[in-house]
Amino acid sequence: MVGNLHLLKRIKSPEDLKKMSYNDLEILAEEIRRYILEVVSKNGGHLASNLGVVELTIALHKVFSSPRDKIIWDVGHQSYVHKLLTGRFDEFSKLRQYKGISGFPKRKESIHDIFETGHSSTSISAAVGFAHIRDLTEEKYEVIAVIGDGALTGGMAFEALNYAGHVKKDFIVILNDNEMSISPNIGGLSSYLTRLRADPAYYKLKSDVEYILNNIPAIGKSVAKTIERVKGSLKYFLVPGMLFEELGFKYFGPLDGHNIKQVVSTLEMAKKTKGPKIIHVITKKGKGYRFAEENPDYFHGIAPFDIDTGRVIKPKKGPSYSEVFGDFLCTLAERNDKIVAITAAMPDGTGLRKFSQRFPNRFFDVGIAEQHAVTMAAAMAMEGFIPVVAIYSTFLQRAYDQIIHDVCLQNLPVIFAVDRAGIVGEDGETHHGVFDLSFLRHIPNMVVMSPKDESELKSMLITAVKSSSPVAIRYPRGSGIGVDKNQDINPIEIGRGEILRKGKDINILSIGSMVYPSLEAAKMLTDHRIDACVVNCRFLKPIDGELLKRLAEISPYFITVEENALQGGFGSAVLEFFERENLFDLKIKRLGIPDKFLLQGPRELLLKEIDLTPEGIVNDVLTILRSENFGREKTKT
Ligand SMILES: Cc1ncc(C[n+]2csc(CCOP(=O)(O)OP(=O)(O)O)c2C)c(N)n1
Ligand SMILES: CC(=O)[C@@H](O)[C@H](O)COP(=O)(O)O
Ligand SMILES: [Mg+2]
Repeated sequence: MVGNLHLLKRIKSPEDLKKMSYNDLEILAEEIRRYILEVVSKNGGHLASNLGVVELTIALHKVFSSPRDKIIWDVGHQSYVHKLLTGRFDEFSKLRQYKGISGFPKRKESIHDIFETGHSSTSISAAVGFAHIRDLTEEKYEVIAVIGDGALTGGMAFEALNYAGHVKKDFIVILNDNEMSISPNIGGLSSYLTRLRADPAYYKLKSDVEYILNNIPAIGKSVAKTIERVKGSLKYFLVPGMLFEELGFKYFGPLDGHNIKQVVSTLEMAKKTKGPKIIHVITKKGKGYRFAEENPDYFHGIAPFDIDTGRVIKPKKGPSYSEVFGDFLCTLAERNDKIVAITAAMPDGTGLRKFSQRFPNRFFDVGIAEQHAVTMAAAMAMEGFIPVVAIYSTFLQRAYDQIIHDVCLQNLPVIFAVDRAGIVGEDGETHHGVFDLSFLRHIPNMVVMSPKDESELKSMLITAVKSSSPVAIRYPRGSGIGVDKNQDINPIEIGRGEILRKGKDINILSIGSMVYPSLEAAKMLTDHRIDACVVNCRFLKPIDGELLKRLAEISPYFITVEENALQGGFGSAVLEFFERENLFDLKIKRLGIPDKFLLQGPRELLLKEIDLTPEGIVNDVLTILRSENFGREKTKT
């Protein structure tokens, strides 16, 4: 049981916490930790990141007046404490659940959620935008971007820092440094932050040296000049946060992010300081829950778990698509030393952890830098290597131009392992990967495919490795029917679909995760005496035109089924194909994701909501055939 939450329950808005003593704030922090642990252990969620920002969030709401002052949470996965302090205690038990509150900031949910996030590294740009308009309209409020050390590795964050230092707007960047992205953070900036976390002697050294230099008696012009030069170069080594200072920010820190008093007083000081400020706060990811402190990457985003043991309650049935992908890539890499793998800060999520251990020289974690990952892969391909870039569908959106401009335009054989394609579940609308078929298929030279199951994923990977052009393979979160151990894994002819079930009444064309539900629908249709043909198209591009034409000769009725936005996706490709072929007498219905952002919830439930289920397919088949007066008596139920 969660125990007494008497202080937390009293907080209806941040104003309530402003009146509390520091002693009570410490107790409040403890209650918040306990409650977050309790809810996330049941619902799953981003536990470690939230446990790390409890005191920081309390301090922010003590010093600033939300929503007048605008607090922007980068990525937003660490906004649970903020939610609890801004009047959402009652709804919090439904965190990440269907129709419950989101795991990310949502404007519809609260006036305190100023800017929606989910993808990384946007907060500083948003903050500068607010600051510009505030000044233009002569309003008075503070703007605060809270960004993690991981999110700071993203290109957008650098672009925004560069710009913000230039325009010198009054606003604050809180750099929440826990030395972790999802996995340990990487890169030069991360090493720089590590140096900044230096021991207190560092400060002493700085002030001592400054004192000595300032007190050397002036003995002639040239000596004075030399001293100035020495001071100038020493400051690079001695002034904390010099990099940020040079960019135009006033740097505060590093400070202990779990010391509410210290954070509050620094925030107060920053508030009084003009221009852009950066406050470097050191926190511990997973703070207060032993298992999360010891294993913050595992508890970054966790499924429901047992609090006492830290173990996930429903362990996965079998390996996920990501694991099958990662394992099989290792097998292929054993045989082919040209294969290299790239991740943008997600070695575990993408299944590349084993690859990184077996082939450390051929594995590259670039940080949260999808654009950089793709262009880097282009150059590697140019040098005769076979780069495999594994990125979640939703984050690949970041690298759209790089895919076109650096990879496809030069027709380079980069393999895109597009993970988490389709509905991802509880992370909700920022994370569903439902646009990739649409944004990849119109790019010249690109081959786009999607496997119906894990065995086919392996076949597609072999196919991709042999390809001389860019290839994208998209596959869903979690697992499918599993790998068929008896099945030989062979390459697939590019652009060839397969008929899985012959039928003369209607053609159900499906791709990827929708192939098995289509087969199921065809089985159900036999009860209506409808004989449906089911095709696993496998390739969105090039689409199997020959097969489509043959099918059109058997039946003019088509249903396309895809777990992707209807606009511009697989169904659209089929329509366009028939239009190109001047085959206008066909009846084609497309099933997929409608033109709206889907909310959070279990994938099965969300699919049901939009009728992307075997039953939904059956209903559509019946509607089409009935409206066509097709075999009237046959379709009677
Ligand atoms: C563009 C983009 N790429 C990848 C991710 C996946 N992701 C979510 S949180 C995270 C790590 C963030 O680290 P940090 O900002 O330091 O936050 P922490 O969890 O350590 O508090 C990553 C890689 C994302 N949300 N957005
Ligand atoms: C916040 C974020 O973007 C990631 O942590 C994401 O939630 C991971 O998703 P998976 O759980 O599907 O790996
Ligand atoms: Mg971090």
